[in-house]
Amino acid sequence: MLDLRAITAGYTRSTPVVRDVSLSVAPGEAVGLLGPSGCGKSTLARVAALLHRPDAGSVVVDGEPVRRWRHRAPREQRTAFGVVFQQARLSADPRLPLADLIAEPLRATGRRQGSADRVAELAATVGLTGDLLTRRPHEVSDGQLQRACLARALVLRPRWLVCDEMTAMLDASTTAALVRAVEDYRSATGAGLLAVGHDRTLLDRWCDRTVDFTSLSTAVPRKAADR
Ligand SMILES: Nc1ncnc2c1ncn2[C@@H]1O[C@H](COP(=O)(O)OP(=O)(O)OP(=O)(O)O)[C@@H](O)[C@H]1O
Repeated sequence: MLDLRAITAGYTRSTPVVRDVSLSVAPGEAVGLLGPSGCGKSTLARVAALLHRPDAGSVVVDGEPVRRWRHRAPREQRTAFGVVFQQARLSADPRLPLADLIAEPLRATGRRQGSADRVAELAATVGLTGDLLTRRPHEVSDGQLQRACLARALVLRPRWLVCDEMTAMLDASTTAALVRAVEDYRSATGAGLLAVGHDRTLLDRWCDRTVDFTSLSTAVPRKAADR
């Protein structure tokens, strides 16, 4: 279970962007998270993926409370997550050919053995041909780079996937291919998914349930509290 309990988080203590929000994702479940722009979906997704420390509340992953965040989180917890962001170019090292970009988490965790086979297998899963694997990010399209970023997110076989607007910049056929790759991975492994997006039709089709960010908070609305 991925359990977010009464999370308050943001960028300054005095004005949190996420206030008292709770959300659970069961193993194997796909949950879509919708909400207006700027409401705090990405911030909550980053908390869920252990990339942003909340100011209050707790995150419990497979029964283990999270006590440390980002690079300080224990490797076992950190590597339980695969994360894909909207803007592939911001999350890809421009110096790395796509094959190395996909293999990055294997290198970072000292699991180089068999990495070429794993990269080839994942490239096929996400629909990247061999000629693209030797190119650097500036030599491929946004859709091709996002395919590589999804392959990178899957390379350590995470139990949880967090896809934050993964397909927002992409055309319909690339969107369909990436969603299919995520679903193939989930049906093979039983991984759970938190998918953040704007497109209710896509999320309803993709996920077991879709929740509205604004319905998740038990905090008193700020205007009423300030009165
Ligand atoms: N690094 C940051 N520093 C300061 N404020 C930030 C930072 N990142 C986001 N914010 C602010 O936090 C609020 C919530 O942002 P967040 O990205 O979580 O919203 P969102 O619901 O994902 O929006 P969108 O749908 O537009 O991506 C916004 O007001 C945003 O300006």
